[in-house]
Amino acid sequence: MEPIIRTENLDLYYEQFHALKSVNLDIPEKAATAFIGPSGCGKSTLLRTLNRMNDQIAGTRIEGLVSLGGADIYDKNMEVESLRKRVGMVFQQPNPFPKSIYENVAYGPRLQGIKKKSELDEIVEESLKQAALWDEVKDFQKRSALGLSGGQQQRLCIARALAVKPDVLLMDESTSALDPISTAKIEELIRQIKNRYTIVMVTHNMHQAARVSDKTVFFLNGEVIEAAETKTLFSTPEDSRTEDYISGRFG
Ligand SMILES: Nc1ncnc2c1ncn2[C@@H]1O[C@H](COP(=O)(O)OP(=O)(O)OP(=O)(O)O)[C@@H](O)[C@H]1O
Repeated sequence: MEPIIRTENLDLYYEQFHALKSVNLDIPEKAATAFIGPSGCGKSTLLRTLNRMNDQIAGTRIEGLVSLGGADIYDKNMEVESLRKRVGMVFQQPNPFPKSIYENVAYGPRLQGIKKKSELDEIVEESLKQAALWDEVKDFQKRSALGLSGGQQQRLCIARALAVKPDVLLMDESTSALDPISTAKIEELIRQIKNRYTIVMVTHNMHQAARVSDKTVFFLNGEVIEAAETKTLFSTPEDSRTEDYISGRFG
C-alpha cells in the first residue's frame, strides 16, 4: 500500500506537555487506517496534526515532519485552506450548518466557485449517495438539516466533507455518539468509499477498527507502539502491550 501521508520524528507539545513522541508513520492511500489506544494516548492529537487543526490551539508546538503527497504540510508556503480542502474532517458530534440538507452539501462547492445549478445538483446527489443518505432525503432536500436524526446528520456531515472531493477524510470518533444501527450504516459507508478516499479514523472501539480498517495503529502515552495490517495486528501482535490492550487487559 502506497503512503499518501507520512510523519517523520513527529513530536507535539501542549505547552510543556509532550503529547506525541517521535511518531513515524505511513498512512496508505485509498485505504482506511484506524488509530486505537486508551484515552489520552494522543490519537486525536495526531489526527489533528494531519490537517493542521492543532494550529488553532494556543501553546501547541510541533517538531518533525508531516507530509501529504510528498509535500511538507507545515511548510510556510502551505496554504492551510487548500490543505483542509484536501484533508476533510468529520467530528464526534454531528455539526451540520443550520441550513437545508441541500445547502449543507452545496456549501463547499459554492465556496470553490461552482455556481451552475445543474452542476451543484449533481455534486449534492453524488455526495449524498456516497454517504448512503440519498434514498432517505432525496425528496426533502430543502428541509432543515437540523430535523434529521443524529445518525442522518452524521452521514450528512460526511456528504458535506466529500462534496469538495478531498483526498483524505479524517474521522474523529465519528460514530461514538450514535446508536448501533447508525454506527453500522457509517461503517458500511466507510467500507464502500475507502477504495476511493484515504480514511483515517480514531476509534475507541477495537471491533470497529477490526471491521472496517485495513491498517491499525496502536498508541500508548503519545507513542506509536505498533502499526500493522489490521488482520495481523489483531491476530499476531508483535508487542506485548498491543496484545494486552487488544485482549482487554487494560484501557
Ligand atoms: N488542548 C490541549 N491542551 C493541553 N493538553 C491537551 C490538549 N488536548 C489534548 N491534551 C492532552 O494530550 C493528551 C492526548 O490527548 P488526545 O485527545 O490526543 O488523546 P486521545 O487518545 O484522542 O484520547 P481520547 O480517546 O480520550 O479522546 C492527553 O493527555 C490530553 O489531556
